[in-house]
Amino acid sequence: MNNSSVDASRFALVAHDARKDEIVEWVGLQQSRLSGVQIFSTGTTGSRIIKAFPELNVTCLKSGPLGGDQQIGAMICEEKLDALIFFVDPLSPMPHDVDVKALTRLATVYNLPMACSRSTADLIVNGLLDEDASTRA
Ligand SMILES: O=C(CO)COP(=O)(O)O
Repeated sequence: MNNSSVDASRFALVAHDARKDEIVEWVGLQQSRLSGVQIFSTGTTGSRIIKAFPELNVTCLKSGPLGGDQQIGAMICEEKLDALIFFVDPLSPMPHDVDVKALTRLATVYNLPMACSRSTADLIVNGLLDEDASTRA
């Protein structure tokens, strides 16, 4: 994995509906640092980010309930991601809850930096900027 700088990183950005405004706002706050990052998003989250920040490098996958979470999980297994920023809605039942659990489980299995909140997302961005901060293989 290439964790040497945030410019070379590949981030997955995902948010449930209740938190999509929040992830778009967070991307806005981190926009300059994310400008060199290759971003992969589930369909609706990615569309929202592209609409707000067309200059960012965003690849849209399937929508989460239609398999987007599993596509991101496959990227984690193949070590094609450096971080997962996943703003989960902990207050609503999800029809694809098994996919959500599988995704966060794989991030843990592969020791992938994962953030489910703004504060930890900031820490990941800050940590990946610091070459010496990474302890991943
Ligand atoms: O459901 C999601 C993650 O579990 C997000 O999917 P969308 O970005 O397509 O809404």
